Amino acid sequence: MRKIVIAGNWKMYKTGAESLEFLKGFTSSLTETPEEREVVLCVPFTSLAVLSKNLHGGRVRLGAQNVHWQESGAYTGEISGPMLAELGVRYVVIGHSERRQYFGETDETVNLRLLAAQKYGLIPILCVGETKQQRDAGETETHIFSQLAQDLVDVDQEKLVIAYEPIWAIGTGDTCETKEANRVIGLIRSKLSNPDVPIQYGGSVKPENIDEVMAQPEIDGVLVGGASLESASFSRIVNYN
Ligand SMILES: O=C(CO)COP(=O)(O)O
Repeated sequence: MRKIVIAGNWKMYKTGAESLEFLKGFTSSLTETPEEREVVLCVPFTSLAVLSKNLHGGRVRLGAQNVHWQESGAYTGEISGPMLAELGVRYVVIGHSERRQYFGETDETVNLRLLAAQKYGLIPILCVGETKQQRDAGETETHIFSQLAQDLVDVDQEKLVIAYEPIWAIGTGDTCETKEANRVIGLIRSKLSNPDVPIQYGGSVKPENIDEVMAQPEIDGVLVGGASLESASFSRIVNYN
C-alpha cells in the first residue's frame, strides 16, 4: 500500500507568530483526518523552530524547504541535516522549480542534497516537472526522465517522496488536467525501482479541485503552495473526500 502524503509548501511566507496563529486553527481540523494520511507543513526555517516547540506530538509533521549536503562548514545562508533533525523535522523539499530557477540548483546539487537528507534521517520530497515551453515542444517525458536519472543516483527509494509539479501550473491557477497529471505520474513510477514511492501532484491545488486530484489512481498526495497558507483551505485539502 502506498502512503498518502499531503504537504503544504509555505515558501517564503509567514513569520513565527503567523505560523502559530495558523497552527491554532489547523490542528483542531485534523481530528477528522484519516490516520493513514501523512500531513506535512514545509515552512521557513524560522517557523520550523517555532512550530517544533508547539506541535506537542500531534499529527502534523514538519518539513524544511532545503538542506545542504555538508554537515557543517563555511556555506553562508545554507542549513544542514543535523540542524533540521534536531528540530524534529521529518521531510525536506528538494529541487523545487523555484530553487532550480532562481538559486542555481542543478540536478547534480539536487542529488547531493537528496543523499544528505537521507543520511541525516530526513525524507526528501523531490520535485520534478516541465516548463510550458518543454510541454509545448513535446519534451515533457524526456525532461522528467532526465531529471529522475540524474537526481536519483544512489538515492534510497524506500525513503523518498516525489512531487510532479508542472512549472506552468505553479501559482497560476492553471491546474494540469487531473488525467494528464495521473498519466505523467504513472510514467514517473515506471522509472522507479520501488513502485511504492508516494508520488504527489503539485500546481494550483485548492479546495475546489482536491477531490478530483485525489480520485486519480496514480496520485498519492499533493504538494500545495498558496492554498496551504490558510488553515481553513488547507484543512479542506487534508480532509479530501
Ligand atoms: O509550488 C507549489 C508547491 O510546491 C505549488 O504552488 P501553488 O499551489 O501555489 O500553485
